[in-house]
Amino acid sequence: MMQRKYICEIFSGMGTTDELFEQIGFEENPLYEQIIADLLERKYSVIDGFFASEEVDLLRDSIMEKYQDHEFKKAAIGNKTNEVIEKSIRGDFILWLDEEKAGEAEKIYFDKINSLVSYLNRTCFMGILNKEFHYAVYPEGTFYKRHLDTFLNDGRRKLSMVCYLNKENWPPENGGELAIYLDKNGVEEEIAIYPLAGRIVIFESQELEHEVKIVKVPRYSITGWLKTR
Ligand SMILES: O=C(O)CCC(=O)C(=O)O
Ligand SMILES: [Fe+2]
Repeated sequence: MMQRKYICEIFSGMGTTDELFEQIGFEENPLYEQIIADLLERKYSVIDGFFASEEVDLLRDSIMEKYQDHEFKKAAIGNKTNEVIEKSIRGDFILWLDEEKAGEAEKIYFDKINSLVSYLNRTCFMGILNKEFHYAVYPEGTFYKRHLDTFLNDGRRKLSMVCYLNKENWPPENGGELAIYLDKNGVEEEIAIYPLAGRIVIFESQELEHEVKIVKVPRYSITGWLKTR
């Protein structure tokens, strides 16, 4: 990520990103630019309303239906191919998504994510060739202890991305906030991000430790990783 400015400068003969985009006939997307600027500045980005409420409703119907049909399994630690179940670390239930078999709701999800990924690849030369996503349900009383997403396994994960599918109203008493731990000149700072409907959080998988605090009301989301291979 840090190379963006330099690469743009090299390709455009010390010009700005704007000039480069103009030369290659590329349309700048302000929302995606905001995400990139946030990631460069502080390693995470929070975008409210990334998914519209009708889109969240469709995705929530889909996750609830699949959860009720017992398609979910207890989440493990590790990645898709290297799993260990450890209840004292995380208590959520997950269902991996298969883009090839996406239903109406999941198609909406993948369309938006693919558009963002292609923008990142074209403008930041990020080389994201692979993605993995799962639905997650945190029943009441569950949590995910502080961790790094590369934990035990996967150095190819570059960006972690979480999209929340809860109902509109999520008061702080519901708990379940995502805590992100930042290093501010050697002093730790904790940021609390509540899982509001349609909100997405993107952060650098290898850099930021984070945690899901204990939830008091079932919590619904899609978590995914953008990977280099
Ligand atoms: O649901 C969240 O807010 C974060 C989930 C998470 O950290 C993970 O699944 O690795
Ligand atoms: Fe995580």
